[in-house]
Amino acid sequence: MAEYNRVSECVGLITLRNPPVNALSAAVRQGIVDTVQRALSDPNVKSVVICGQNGIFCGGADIKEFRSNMTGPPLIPMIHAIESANKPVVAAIEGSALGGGLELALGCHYRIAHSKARLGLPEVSLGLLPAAGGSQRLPRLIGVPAALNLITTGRHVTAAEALQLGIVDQVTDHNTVAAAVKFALSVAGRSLDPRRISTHPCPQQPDLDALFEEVMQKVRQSARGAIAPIACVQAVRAAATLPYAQGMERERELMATLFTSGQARALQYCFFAERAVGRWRMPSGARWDTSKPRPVHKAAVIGLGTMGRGITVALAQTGLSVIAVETQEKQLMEAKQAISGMLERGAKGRGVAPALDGVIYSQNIQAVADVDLVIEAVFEDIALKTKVFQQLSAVCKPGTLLCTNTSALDVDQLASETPNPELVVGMHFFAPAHVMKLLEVVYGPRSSPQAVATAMQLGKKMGKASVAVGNCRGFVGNRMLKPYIEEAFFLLEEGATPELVDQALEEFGFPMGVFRMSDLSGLDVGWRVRKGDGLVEPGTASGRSARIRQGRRYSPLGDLLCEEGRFGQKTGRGWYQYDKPGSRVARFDPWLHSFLGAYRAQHGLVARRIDHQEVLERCLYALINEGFHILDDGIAAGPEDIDVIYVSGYGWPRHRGGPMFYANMVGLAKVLERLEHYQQLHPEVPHLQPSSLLRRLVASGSPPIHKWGEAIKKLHSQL
Ligand SMILES: CCC/C=C/C(=O)SCCNC(=O)CCNC(=O)[C@H](O)C(C)(C)COP(=O)([O-])OP(=O)([O-])OC[C@H]1O[C@@H](n2cnc3c(N)ncnc32)[C@H](O)[C@@H]1OP(=O)([O-])[O-]
Repeated sequence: MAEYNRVSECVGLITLRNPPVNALSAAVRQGIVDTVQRALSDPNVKSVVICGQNGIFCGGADIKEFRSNMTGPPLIPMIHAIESANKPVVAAIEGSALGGGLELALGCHYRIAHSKARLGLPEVSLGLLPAAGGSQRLPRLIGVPAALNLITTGRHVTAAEALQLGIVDQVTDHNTVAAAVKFALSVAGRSLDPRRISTHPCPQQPDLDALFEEVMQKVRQSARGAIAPIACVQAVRAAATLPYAQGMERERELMATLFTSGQARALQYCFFAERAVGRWRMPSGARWDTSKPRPVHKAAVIGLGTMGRGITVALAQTGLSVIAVETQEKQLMEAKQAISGMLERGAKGRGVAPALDGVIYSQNIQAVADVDLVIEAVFEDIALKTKVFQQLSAVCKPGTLLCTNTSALDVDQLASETPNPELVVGMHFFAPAHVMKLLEVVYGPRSSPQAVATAMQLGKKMGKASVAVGNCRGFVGNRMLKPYIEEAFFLLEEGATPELVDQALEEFGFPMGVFRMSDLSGLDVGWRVRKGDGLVEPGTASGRSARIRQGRRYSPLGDLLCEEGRFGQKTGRGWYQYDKPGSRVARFDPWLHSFLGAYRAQHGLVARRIDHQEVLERCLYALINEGFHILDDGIAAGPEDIDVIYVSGYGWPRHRGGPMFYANMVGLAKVLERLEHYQQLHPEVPHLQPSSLLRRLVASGSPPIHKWGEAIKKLHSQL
């Protein structure tokens, strides 16, 4: 797991070998301990180089080991042995040096990086802190402010930034190992005392208390309840104020708390879930590893409203050539200007040239004749989309993949209107499409595995968390959102306020509660959908019957606000009031509160006291319950798919792992018991009726989440 060679006569070369990322597993750590010992005791060796095989230095500790009984030599003494060696040790960094990988490099006396390498301490994103001395060495090397930034955000820096910060000593465009060996030869015999970072004091920093107070405040705000960023600040504070040995003790204590926390489990689950969703499978048995994507060189976007513009930018930024079609000349010109602006701003942020020439604008749908893939992003209207699909089928070359960007329409119905339904899939982007991470790739019963594979690969190229899901009303994300929003409306009827509901959800970790979110996205969006579903009636009806529609409890509160022209931020009034239309600061609105009072009186409802716990249980368990229905229906292949959708597209706090992981943490029996409790109180609310899958999982002993897939298969085979 670590190979040893002597090169250039007197350099000991240690190569970490643990594909794919040379993670520091027990075997690798043992290999490092043995090979370092060998190099140091070999009188012919004057200096040592440590590198990783296959162009990657080291992806850090082996995250898979965290959940088992850890064996093998621990990292801290291993790194100390390197730092205190009496021969220079040089890290040759190619690819990535992350987490424990960078901590290992910080224990070396010198660091040489390839220009394309990335370095960072991303432990915070796994609910941990750099606890192999990283929180103590980095501030000593680059100063407290820069170390705080890197450690609390976990961001990766380029080799150029690492050089500027002083993390690496040299950057090369050529063979990194060769450069490191040459460097190692040049420093052989030099005094190593100044190169042992742990012996340095932290660089002086004026007004240290004020700095830490300011950073802690910022971190608390952005952490939304996550504990690791706060522990990271505390660890760096120890580096800045305590001698090294005491700082290490503090690092150890803080890590001990984090390591066994539920948040660390949730964040590490997210890490693996994000990778697991790439290994998609369909109920037909088609899978990621047996379905070959088609090459896509040229793509088209039809309809350049908000979504179409964002999608065009996301495609162009991958280097594809894109035909952007909008039939109205004025809209086309406006879209061109907006897209160019977005491309320029994006390129500036990434320090590259904008891909302006990659987009060709046209008013004519014939322009897409030779593209490999089209994404239709016209208005959300099935008749209009059907017409566009029929035109596309007539215009495009054979085999062109036809994708629809829709948040709710029936992908299968659209596919059935085309001569080649196997070429049709849904691509549900989230606004703004060039920024938001999530993409639901929606397959119908006739979508070919190749079409799904192509859309998934394109999503990955665009940097999206792409999740393949089955076709149903609202797909996964919006289908689960419906009961969540409905419960929030019911809570208002029963005595809650928008402020109370939002506060409970924001304290849980959502960036915005349901009502602030509704004001941001526009109340009219849901109103239009409910009208389409025949649920909206004039607001004069009163009594219980006005609140039962299509045989189930219904709250017309959102409709009544829309009838008043209160569409949210864009009209300056919604569930809250705003200084002016378009402004973002939500304020308490006395009108809304007297409206709620009058509404309750009109419908004979008596307000009662509702606490945060009830808000969380009713909103979140209703959403989770729908998630179980989705798993039972085979719309999502596993809980990871649902969780990635919620964490990357719906603001579910990452440190809580996603709704299905959260249910697993709370305990399935408890979720079931609370749903049954609320169902008894509200028998006219079908979404509180526990899903039969949840019941069956509880009856089978509530298996842990990584065993749900197996359990569901077994339960289905028994039906
Ligand atoms: C205790 C003292 C304190 C130290 C703490 C730490 O170091 S905490 C660690 C701090 N380090 C980090 O947080 C770095 C985490 N890693 C990364 O950020 C990226 O993997 C990458 C940038 C290294 C490579 O990106 P890329 O797009 O080229 O590749 P990819 O991302 O698709 O991964 C390929 C495969 O490798 C797997 N795997 C990856 N890393 C680890 C690991 N450390 N362990 C185990 N497995 C790991 C990954 O699951 C996947 O497996 P699959 O699905 O094929 O079975």
